Amino acid sequence: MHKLARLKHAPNILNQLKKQFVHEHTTVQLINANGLLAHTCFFGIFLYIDMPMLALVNVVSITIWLTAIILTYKAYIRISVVITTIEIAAHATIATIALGLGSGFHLYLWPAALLMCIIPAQYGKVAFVCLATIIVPLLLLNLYAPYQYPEYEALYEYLHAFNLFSAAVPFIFIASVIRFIYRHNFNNISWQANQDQLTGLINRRRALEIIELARAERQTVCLALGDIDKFKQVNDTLGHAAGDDVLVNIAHFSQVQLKGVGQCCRWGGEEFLFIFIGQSFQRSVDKMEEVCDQLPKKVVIDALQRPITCSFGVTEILPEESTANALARADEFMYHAKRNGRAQVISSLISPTI
Ligand SMILES: Nc1nc2c(ncn2[C@@H]2O[C@H](COP(=O)(O)OP(=O)(O)OP(=O)(O)O)[C@@H](O)[C@H]2O)c(=O)[nH]1
Repeated sequence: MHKLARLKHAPNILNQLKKQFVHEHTTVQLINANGLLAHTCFFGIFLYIDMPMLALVNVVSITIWLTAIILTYKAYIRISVVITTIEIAAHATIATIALGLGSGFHLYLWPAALLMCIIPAQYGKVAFVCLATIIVPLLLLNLYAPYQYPEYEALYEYLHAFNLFSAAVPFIFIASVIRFIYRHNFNNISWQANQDQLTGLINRRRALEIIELARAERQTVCLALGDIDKFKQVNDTLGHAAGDDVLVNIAHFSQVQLKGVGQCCRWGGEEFLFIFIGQSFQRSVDKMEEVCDQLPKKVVIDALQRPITCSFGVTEILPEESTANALARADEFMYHAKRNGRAQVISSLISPTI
């Protein structure tokens, strides 16, 4: 049997989900690592400035960040984000009350507010509670916390600079990740909206869009509708999976044949639409004759004991007619080819008289 090659960009839904999980997992672990590192530094800073109580608070914080790392590792991403959000809110509040706004500890609340965006979309309420956990202390601290304490005056310049930098890094990182997730999801959705899941060819929606765009630019558009001959027999004798492989193989073959000349679309079921933009009618017909001739030689299934063939109807969209009209004409020619004995191309610019 001919080695049936799946298109390399054919979708694998499980892989997509796995990729998405790996992205979320990696992002949260990097944030956790950042949090752990920052709190380890704070522990040293608080001991250095002789604030053992805050150093003790930091031991609790370090424990929370370590727990978050373990939870994320075990795939409890949502719980991990929730506990780190609470930790950031509590730590920023305690440190700001103890050292004043001038120390810059409240600045960590800004990157933490962005964390809500990386909580998976289906957990909207959790994301909202996380945001509230951050925004409420941020507002209250800015309104009511003292700005500086005279006894720590010498510290503010360095501490504020450290906290500013150390809060900016996760802010930039989380903002970049959100941008990446947005772009990744957008590409994914566009791909799904335009592509046929089985063959990787463009789908009917995208094909119609391409045709209308070309027509709007006043380009010549020729269409060829192709239908696999006696395809039911393939499914009935070899099974549906073998039928699917035939569809994938025909798609691959068509893409190679039409490269630089036209585009192939999975119109539906066992039907394909070939689109030629800016090509003459004769050139489009010649190309389809070539496809019709080559297909049985290139898409071979030994177990079937007969060649795989297709019947084609080719026409050109006339300037004054609708796309639907031209498609109906191509369809009529295709059925004409079926009635004529299959494995052939019937083409014309005008509707058949039969
Ligand atoms: N394996 C597989 N089969 C499909 C798919 N879509 C449509 N089919 C099958 O395509 C077959 C179409 O059969 P018919 O419309 O009877 O036509 P045919 O057997 O190709 O005969 P002619 O068109 O007259 O040459 C049906 O058996 C459908 O189940 C698909 O995605 N995968």
